[in-house]
Amino acid sequence: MTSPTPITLALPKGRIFEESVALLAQAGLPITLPEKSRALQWQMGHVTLLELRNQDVPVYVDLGIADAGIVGKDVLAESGRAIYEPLDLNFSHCRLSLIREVGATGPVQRVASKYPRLTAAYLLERGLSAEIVKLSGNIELACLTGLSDAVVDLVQTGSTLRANHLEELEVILRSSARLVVNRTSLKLKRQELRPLIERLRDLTAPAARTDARTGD
Ligand SMILES: Nc1ncnc2c1ncn2[C@@H]1O[C@H](COP(=O)(O)OP(=O)(O)OP(=O)(O)O)[C@@H](O)[C@H]1O
Ligand SMILES: O=P(O)(O)OC[C@H]1O[C@H](OP(=O)(O)OP(=O)(O)O)[C@H](O)[C@@H]1O
Repeated sequence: MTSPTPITLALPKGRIFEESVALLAQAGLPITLPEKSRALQWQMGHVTLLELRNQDVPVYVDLGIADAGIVGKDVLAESGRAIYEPLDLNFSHCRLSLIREVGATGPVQRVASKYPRLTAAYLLERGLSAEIVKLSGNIELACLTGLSDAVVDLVQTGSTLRANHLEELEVILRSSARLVVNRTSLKLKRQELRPLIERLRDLTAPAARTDARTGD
């Protein structure tokens, strides 16, 4: 039997990391959650795992440093990179929305966001001209402090909005974790990557996820 072709996977640190490792292990890769350390990459069997910031995952996969990766659709869309995205992995569901203080009136003149490209596309589509301010975190604070009169940010349960007297005015994009694959790797390492994609497809189909949750 020939040994498996080595593959490199890009995973984002943060809330997507653990579930990604668990899913990839379930799909048959010889990986486990790494022990906490300052290491940035791990070799596990034929798999090398790279731990990156979310927005760097599309860059590593697009440039072929990683053969495949997992990243939120929000970050992938913001990257503007046309990467092959064969699968919706059906976790980390959230939405990117336009948010204002409850009852805010008056024109939107300045919008703060971690997603300036998606915000610009949204404003253009709506025929609105507003200044966009790029921020890096706790975006909702921009509205609360008067830095901007609206923000474009992620909403999941809505608890951050409720706790800060904010409301979601319009959903711009629905997001979930996606598998992304480098097109050249898919050709050169198809024996390794094609079966992996198919196993992940089976594991993450909506029916499979429902069964996993209910235990049925
Ligand atoms: N509250 C949420 N509920 C579910 N999914 C979320 C939520 N917030 C973000 N996500 C999804 O998980 C991805 C990673 O979020 P995470 O909070 O780990 O990133 P971050 O730490 O804000 O990113 P950065 O690397 O820019 O610091 C997001 O891109 C989005 O797709
Ligand atoms: O609707 P909710 O369930 O409250 O989730 C939404 C919040 O989750 C994310 O923030 P995160 O905790 O990742 O912090 P960040 O703002 O630093 O990215 C997002 O930016 C919202 O603030």
